[in-house]
Amino acid sequence: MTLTRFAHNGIRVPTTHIILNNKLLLSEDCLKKIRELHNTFYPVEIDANMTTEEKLPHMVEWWNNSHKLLIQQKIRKDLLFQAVTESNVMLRDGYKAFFDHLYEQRVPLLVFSAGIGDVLEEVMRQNHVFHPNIHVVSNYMDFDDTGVLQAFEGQLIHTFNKGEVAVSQTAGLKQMQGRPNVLLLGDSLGDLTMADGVAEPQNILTIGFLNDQVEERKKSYVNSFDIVLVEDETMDVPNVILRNILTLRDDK
Ligand SMILES: Nc1ccn([C@@H]2O[C@H](COP(=O)(O)O)[C@@H](O)[C@H]2O)c(=O)n1
Repeated sequence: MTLTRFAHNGIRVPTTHIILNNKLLLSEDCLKKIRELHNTFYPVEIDANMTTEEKLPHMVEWWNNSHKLLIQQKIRKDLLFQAVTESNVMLRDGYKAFFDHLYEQRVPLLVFSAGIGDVLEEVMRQNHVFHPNIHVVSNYMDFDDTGVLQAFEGQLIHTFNKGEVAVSQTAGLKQMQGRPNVLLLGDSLGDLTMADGVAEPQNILTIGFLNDQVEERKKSYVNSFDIVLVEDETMDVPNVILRNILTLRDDK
């Protein structure tokens, strides 16, 4: 997710799916299969030479196959806390100021992720920033009465269908009403559609974090986002922009 670092000291920081790659939750065989799926499909996700249309079926296959594997493992809800604790997940430097400032200023924060919502919430909770102004749209796990994973809820969200999910799931949100100004942060071109649920937007400022395949993708990011941050593991730029906007608002 865009809110987490991409890498730390040259080592990839896990995505919410990869956080579950823990012997506590998955068998050796499943860990291997999930890793293989990642090695096959992540290069497709970031391929600069493929169109979104060409990538779509591969993304659906990646997400569906990994969710199927996770369900087969009968993951227990009560172990998610430990899986997050034991992972190397890290929010971007400056995350606390970002989350706290939005909360204090009563600005809604919509976290729109193609990752796993339950894990994402746990990451924010353990970092003490899961404030009441946050609404998460993501892939949520469905646990049975004994707390065992039995399915994933609702429509599958992957990198390149966020626009249609935005229209169906975020447009009616109370928090979005009368909020025509959007600061959109993303790390994929697919993230540019995350504000499609905003009715009559007046201003949308988009910030793209370009983490990987930098030279190959720079041109398309520069052509698509208003601001492009290359291998920037911080929230410094969004924090400066927010500080300016919110100070101006307070001065009115
Ligand atoms: N089985 C999977 C499926 C997806 N991923 C990665 O998770 C990322 C989620 O991105 P958001 O910015 O929407 O939170 C996605 O970009 C995939 O690279 C994964 O690791 N395993």
